[in-house]
Amino acid sequence: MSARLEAEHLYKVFGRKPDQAVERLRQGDVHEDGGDVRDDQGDVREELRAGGTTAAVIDASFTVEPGEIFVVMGLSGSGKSTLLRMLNGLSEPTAGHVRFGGQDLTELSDRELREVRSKKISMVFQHFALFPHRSVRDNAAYGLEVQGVPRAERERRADEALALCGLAGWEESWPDELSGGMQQRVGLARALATDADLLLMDESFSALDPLIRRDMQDQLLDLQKTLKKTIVFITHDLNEAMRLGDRIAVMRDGRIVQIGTAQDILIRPANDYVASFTKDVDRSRVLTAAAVMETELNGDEADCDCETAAPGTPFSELCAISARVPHAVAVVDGDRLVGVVPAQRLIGFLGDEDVVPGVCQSRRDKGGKKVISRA
Ligand SMILES: Nc1ncnc2c1ncn2[C@@H]1O[C@H](COP(=O)(O)OP(=O)(O)OP(=O)(O)O)[C@@H](O)[C@H]1O
Repeated sequence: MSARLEAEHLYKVFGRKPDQAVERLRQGDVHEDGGDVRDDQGDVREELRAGGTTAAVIDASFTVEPGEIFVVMGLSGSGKSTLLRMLNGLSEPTAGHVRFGGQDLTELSDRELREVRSKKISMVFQHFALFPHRSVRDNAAYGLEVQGVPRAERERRADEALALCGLAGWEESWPDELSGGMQQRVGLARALATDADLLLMDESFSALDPLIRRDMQDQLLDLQKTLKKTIVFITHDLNEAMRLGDRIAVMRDGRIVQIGTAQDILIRPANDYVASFTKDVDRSRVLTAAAVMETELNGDEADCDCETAAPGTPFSELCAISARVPHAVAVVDGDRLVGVVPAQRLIGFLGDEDVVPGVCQSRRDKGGKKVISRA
């Protein structure tokens, strides 16, 4: 079982007098005039920058549960890599704490930290530097070699990890015999071979062609079903974030501006900035019935025998069902009615405009049977 990762009020300031800078940023939180906190802090950050000090990460707090893929998304310079480096102890926070499995990484000695990093945390980078004169197997076994694991065991574990990553049969090959996508799989296998609980992935798939990238995303999702690691995945690509993330943290100028599921971010963006990010997302690929349904029910909506949807029914399928039934689609979890989706509501979710809050009303047909009226 993997462990929980917690980041608590993390700050990282580069430049002069970092502690004073943190204090100033914290004071930005106090707003006597009821103004927007973010405006205040934006000002403080700009002021600091003018003085040559960079507030790279400002007050980041979140928890990643075992088995969860937590994606950190933001534009270049928003602070993603700095945050990740604090999570694996490579960079000491100016303020705040990182806990993994209850252990406070910020309080460990260098030696203890190295031990945790080599055994419990694995990194997968964008450009995985494979050793050209080592076989694929020896490359995958590298992390275990560093840990001092005997050769026979590390080869066995490397081969297992390579098989998980779809590279069975390639163990004896040299890196230059592999395509870019396959080389990236070796990087993933190296991370998995160490059996680390926490996987930190920094733009791991960004250098790959779109099709191979998608393939790797699928593979990661597939692996995660059985491995259930605690994963933090950094990307600047919203579509990738939405595909992979159980939850997504959106960063802007060092600050996490929203944490939520893909659907939360799409339907309830925290501010205009997040909304502008999501404008080009193909909503029909992300949304499911649970996200778009109305949950205020009369209790008599599912009286007919018409086709129903489940909470996880994808949006496109929901549209198809909606076209086939003469009323709002009932969303049923097991045998419990949990919501309804009037057709008009589907249309609302497809566009940028606010969702039309349709009300589903039941009525009786000529035979006296209760039915749901078309929205
Ligand atoms: N060692 C450093 N010294 C000074 N400033 C730094 C250092 N590392 C990062 N920064 C600054 O901190 C801010 C956040 O950088 P960071 O690399 O974390 O962003 P990012 O979101 O990962 O960007 P990218 O996607 O381009 O890697 C940037 O303004 C960057 O210039």
